[in-house]
Amino acid sequence: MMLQTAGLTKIYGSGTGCKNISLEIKQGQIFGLLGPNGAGKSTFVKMVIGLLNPDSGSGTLLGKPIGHPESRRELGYLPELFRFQDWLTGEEVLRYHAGLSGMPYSQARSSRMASRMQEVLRMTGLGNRGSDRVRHYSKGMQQRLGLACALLTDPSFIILDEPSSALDPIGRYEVRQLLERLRSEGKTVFLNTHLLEDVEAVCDEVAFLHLGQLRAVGTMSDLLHAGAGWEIAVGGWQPEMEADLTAELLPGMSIAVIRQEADGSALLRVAAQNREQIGYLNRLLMDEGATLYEVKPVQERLEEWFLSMSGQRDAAGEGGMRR
Ligand SMILES: Nc1ncnc2c1ncn2[C@@H]1O[C@H](COP(=O)(O)OP(=O)(O)OP(=O)(O)O)[C@@H](O)[C@H]1O
Repeated sequence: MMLQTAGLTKIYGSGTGCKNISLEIKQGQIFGLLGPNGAGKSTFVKMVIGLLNPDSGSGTLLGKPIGHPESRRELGYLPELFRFQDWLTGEEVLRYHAGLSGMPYSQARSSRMASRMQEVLRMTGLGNRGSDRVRHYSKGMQQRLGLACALLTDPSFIILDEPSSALDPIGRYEVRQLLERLRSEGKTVFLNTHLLEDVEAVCDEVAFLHLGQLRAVGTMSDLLHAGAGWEIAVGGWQPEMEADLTAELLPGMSIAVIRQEADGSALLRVAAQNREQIGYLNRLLMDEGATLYEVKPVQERLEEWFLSMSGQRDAAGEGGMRR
């Protein structure tokens, strides 16, 4: 296990923060941490990297207690709010970060480090800009430089707090490709982001924080399918069958007719807890004299899931944001 936390808690004076977070992140995963503004995501990340002492709970990173110098050596971190010394060049910022990582001065100045610097500049799309001063970088280029700093020491665990917030769509696409490349090299990436399309595209597992608490954790398909339904196409459908079937449904099941054609075919939307309940419904349909044509699971979109987990789905549906 790359990262393991047990009951990690930090409560600020205001009573907010994050409470009792227990997570496990496997090696070689891209793990996404989701949640609305103020949910406690950055607080959790700061505890994991040792910037904030937990009030209670514990965690291990690469088998060492979080915050331990040994575990920090294997950690790359891009903070949400990045600012660099704008009088330095990109290469000088990288060299400075090499020094900050604790490596000896001679190693930070070595030709090996110089070629690693060029490699991370290339990986982040800054290949020909390393000798320019940061003050001449756009915001997106500064974020790319932050990513280069996070990757410089070739860490095995990379925490990226909103890595694409300043990037245009091409930049976001490039970052997604970079994350996939890191995963293919066996690195573990912890992604803290509001960009749901990024999460949907690359994350193997996600966790959802709300009001400082862990509300859900799992693979994308598990989370998106829980609470979703099935679309069932049938033939020989009669309008009275809806009431007959509803009377026979098991707890947790519901049925609604989406479309009905003159030739007796119909499309039903069915909520069910598991596949066995769909099998049960098939028997009911046969008893009624209808024929099952097709059963298709309907997966919830991540955005819908995010809104429902945040208690915002109704407000969004009405075209407004809840305060
Ligand atoms: N240093 C602090 N002192 C007091 N309260 C804080 C401090 N840092 C964060 N908080 C509060 O803790 C809660 C969680 O904040 P945090 O920054 O961890 O959320 P987040 O999920 O990262 O939010 P965002 O998505 O907006 O970055 C918020 O209510 C915030 O106001």
